Amino acid sequence: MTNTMPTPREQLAHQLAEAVAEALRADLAVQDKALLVVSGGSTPVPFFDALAAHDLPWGRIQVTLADERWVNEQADDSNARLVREHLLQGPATEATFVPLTTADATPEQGAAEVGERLERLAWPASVVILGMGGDGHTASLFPDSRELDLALATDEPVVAVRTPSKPQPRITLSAERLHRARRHFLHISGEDKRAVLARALAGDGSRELPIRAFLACPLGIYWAP
Ligand SMILES: O=C(O)[C@H](O)[C@@H](O)[C@H](O)[C@H](O)COP(=O)(O)O
Repeated sequence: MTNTMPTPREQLAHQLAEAVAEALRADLAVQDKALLVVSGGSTPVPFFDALAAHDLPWGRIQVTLADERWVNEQADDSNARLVREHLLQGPATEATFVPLTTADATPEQGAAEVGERLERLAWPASVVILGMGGDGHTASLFPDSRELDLALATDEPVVAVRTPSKPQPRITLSAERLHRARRHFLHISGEDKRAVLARALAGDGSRELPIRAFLACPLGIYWAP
């Protein structure tokens, strides 16, 4: 029987899961609840699968999203669906998941309710996991979105976002709310994103590359080829 070596991205996912599990354990040693904020997209899937297998006090852990597409939770591109299918499995089924959509037709109509829902969580978050797109966006802070300046400046917890580069309306945690965490990890992979990160690190201006809004706080960068 041949034991195939894990790929660099699988190894990275397990390393990130270990770091996040350790952070949650540390905070739960001194507080009743711990909040984990995760990103959607495709990169997090092996990380979700790895973290779900950790023996944590999941009943005391709250999970929410950094952003969401304004679609039904059963839709293929729902981040809530991704979390339910890959993270909230096994022992992690006991976690409290707080989605970012409502029954409203638009994120503009649902933003206030989502904001109230988020305010009840255990801020500051123990961990925020950020992803990044090839345009330097993170969460749904998109460089081509009319709402970017608002999302970078507001104290509101969430902002409804529309962007020409994505088909669905979105809702995103504001930069201020994403900063309200003890630890930030950036989880990316591939050469293209490495080059975008290098550009972000070499310059200033969050409007051009919104990931830059998170390069001033301590940021654990988890990257694999
Ligand atoms: O809703 C989303 O799509 C994510 O929250 C988004 O910010 C994601 O992290 C990046 O777009 C990277 O996505 P990939 O991991 O699929 O490249």
